[in-house]
Amino acid sequence: MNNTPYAFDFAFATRLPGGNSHFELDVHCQSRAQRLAIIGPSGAGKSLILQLLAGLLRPQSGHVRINGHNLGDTASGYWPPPQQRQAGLVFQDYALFPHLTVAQNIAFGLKIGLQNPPHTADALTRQWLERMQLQAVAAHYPVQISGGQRQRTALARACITRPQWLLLDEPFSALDSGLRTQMRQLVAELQAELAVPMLLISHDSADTEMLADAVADIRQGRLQYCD
Ligand SMILES: Nc1ncnc2c1ncn2[C@@H]1O[C@H](COP(=O)(O)OP(=O)(O)OP(=O)(O)O)[C@@H](O)[C@H]1O
Repeated sequence: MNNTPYAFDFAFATRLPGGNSHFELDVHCQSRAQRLAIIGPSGAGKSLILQLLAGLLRPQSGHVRINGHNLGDTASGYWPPPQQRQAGLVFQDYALFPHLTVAQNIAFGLKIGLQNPPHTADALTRQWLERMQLQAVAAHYPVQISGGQRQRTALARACITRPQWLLLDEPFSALDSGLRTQMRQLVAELQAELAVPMLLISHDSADTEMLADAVADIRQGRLQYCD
């Protein structure tokens, strides 16, 4: 009997209204893998799972436990917002703020206060700019930088707060194949350094081969996985 808590333990049941029809999601997943991938065809419900995990959506019923920590349970009425879930989020379209520079985007998640005075936040931002080789474009806006630089900015923004887990939704799909290989390597290194559970959503088998220890398959809103 393995007493280690699951890295990922979540279940969702929800029904989303559409035009003439609706979409039903019925998901149960328990995995001890620190690097879990969810794959499945377009429209199967992958991004919905990520939004539910992140707290961007609330299911009709469900729960989320990461490494044994309760991050939401509709049965007790507890469904915290994204900022209380300590997840590092990376999306395919980067979701950078267009009106903020690269440095400001990276620093965005840091809460300035007694624990984190401005000079500490500045030093951390400089460290991440250097780590991601973004010093030269620190003062540029997202529209002025390349796709690879945007994705490195998004990764730095996700990691600077030392998240307790990582959620990546098709993070490399907007990049060309050479850049994808580099970014996979970078994500693998960051996950190992942070030593936190990572859930990756991808269409690309090269992503799952390099970045996942377990792969769960979703079809038409249905996912049942346990390892
Ligand atoms: N907020 C929403 N309200 C209603 N229906 C939604 C909502 N978000 C997604 N859907 C529907 O849920 C289904 C699953 O969408 P989802 O974006 O999760 O698919 P996906 O597997 O991520 O697809 P893709 O690989 O193309 O991104 C789709 O039919 C979509 O139209």
